[in-house]
Amino acid sequence: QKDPHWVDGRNTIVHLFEWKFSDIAAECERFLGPMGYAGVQTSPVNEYLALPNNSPSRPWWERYQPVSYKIISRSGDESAFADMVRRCNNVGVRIYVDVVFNDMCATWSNPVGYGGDVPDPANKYYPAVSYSSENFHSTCSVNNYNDANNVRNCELSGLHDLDQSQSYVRGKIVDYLNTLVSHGVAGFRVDAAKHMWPADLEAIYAAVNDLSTDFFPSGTRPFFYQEVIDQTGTEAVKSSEYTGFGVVTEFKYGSMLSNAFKGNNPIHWLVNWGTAWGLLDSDSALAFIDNHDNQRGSGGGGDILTYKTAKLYKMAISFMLAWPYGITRVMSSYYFTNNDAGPPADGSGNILDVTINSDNTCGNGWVCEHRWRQIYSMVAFKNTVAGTSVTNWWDNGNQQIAFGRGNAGFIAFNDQYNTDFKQTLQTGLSQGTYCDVMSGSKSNGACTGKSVTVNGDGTAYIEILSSEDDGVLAIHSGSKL
Ligand SMILES: O=C(/C=C/c1ccc(O)c(O)c1)N[C@@H](Cc1ccc(O)cc1)C(=O)NCCCOc1c(-c2ccc(O)c(O)c2)oc2cc(O)cc(O)c2c1=O
Ligand SMILES: [Ca+2]
Repeated sequence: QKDPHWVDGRNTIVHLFEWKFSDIAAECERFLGPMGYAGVQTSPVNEYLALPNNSPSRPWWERYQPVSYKIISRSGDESAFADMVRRCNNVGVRIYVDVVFNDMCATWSNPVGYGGDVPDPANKYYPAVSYSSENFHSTCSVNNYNDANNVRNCELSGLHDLDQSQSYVRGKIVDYLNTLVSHGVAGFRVDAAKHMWPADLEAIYAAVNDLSTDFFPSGTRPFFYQEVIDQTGTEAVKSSEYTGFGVVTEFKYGSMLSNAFKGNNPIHWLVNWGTAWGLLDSDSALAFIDNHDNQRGSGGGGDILTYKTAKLYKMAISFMLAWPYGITRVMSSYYFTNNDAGPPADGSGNILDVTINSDNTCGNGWVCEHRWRQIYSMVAFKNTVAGTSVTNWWDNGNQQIAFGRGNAGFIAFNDQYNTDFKQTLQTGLSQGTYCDVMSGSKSNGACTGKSVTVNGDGTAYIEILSSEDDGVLAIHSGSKL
């Protein structure tokens, strides 16, 4: 079902890609809870094929080569996982696990699972589940995205493809999901959902237990959001096949917004951003700018904005969090140049701790986009304006726009090259002085960055010089002096 079960007043999921469970738990308590984040998406928690001899060693996608459903990975073991889920729930932050059950690992030489289990992928035998060859589709390759049968019943990148129509296979998957539910998770990100039949997925989801009453009311159904990479809408498999029983990742969202803020499509066209652009209906959409896959240029994502183009990326993220559409998710990355490189690790392959610097940024190679002031400030903005609609839209017919959210918030964007934004606009806000939460914040009764004076009639002078660090100005009732 489609309700993420966020605790009141919270929004936005952060994907703490490749983080260890101990670091996630600490981050929930010291940052995500206090700053109003709603949930964390983890990397896959199940045992996978360790690939130390790959070049580069331990690539990120080794965690998408399942060996068993044992909760053991470089992020930690089952007890560390359980501790994290409890500690995050206790501060109002939900946990969503990235689950990989379209397939099991491909055939590699000397296959050894991270937890020590030894599969025999060449013969489609995975004793630690167990699965054997009759539980898999034939060894055809996914190579024709215009053929729905090929996409579902063949092997993606050589990964041996499970037959989820079998009750035995469904049973193993449901047992795994129920184990995660028993620890208190709120739901799941279903990897490669496009490569599984909707009817099989619907049956699997329905068989999963209600969420744990340790953290949820009795009878609460797990939240499912499904990875369906449908960039162009021209493939045989359609996102709409999956929206009847879960939410779907809307890949058009990030590519179209990236395209707009990069200036290829003037942002004044965003006045009707949403289903008018061919996007899924808001309640069925997982909205994001970049994810672990397309920030590396794969998954057909084209050139998506990422942390590597910080100013435009923050503008796109700000627009996503200001606009009332979808279930929003932000990416939290580690620095990389090699698209296959795994997370920061020591000489023995252990993932490095997330260290926190005195200025609240992260060290040890972690980008921590979710800790960037402009991003966490927009999470607070989104919390503050919840339930309001877009008001007072203004644009200059090109690449400067502004709009309000009810009488709770107002935001302006200057994406126009070498042109200052200097306008007196209707904000919809009550009279007073507001701190711009992009250039600074409200602290000790003063603004550390720009401030905006809203007049009695709701108008205000809005200025964003093209020379400024950020092309956005945002104020809301929470940043009013
Ligand atoms: O680059 C990768 C991994 C990518 C990847 C991993 C997880 C994801 O959720 C994802 O979207 C992509 N994998 C590398 C390396 C690799 C991995 C496995 C393997 O058997 C051989 C090589 C790679 O070059 N893969 C081929 C191109 C990427 O094709 C993959 C897709 C994929 C890409 C675009 C699509 O439109 C699509 O429908 C699916 O999904 C995966 C899901 C997985 O669970 C595991 C995978 O290996 C993959 C996956 O290889
Ligand atoms: Ca499949």
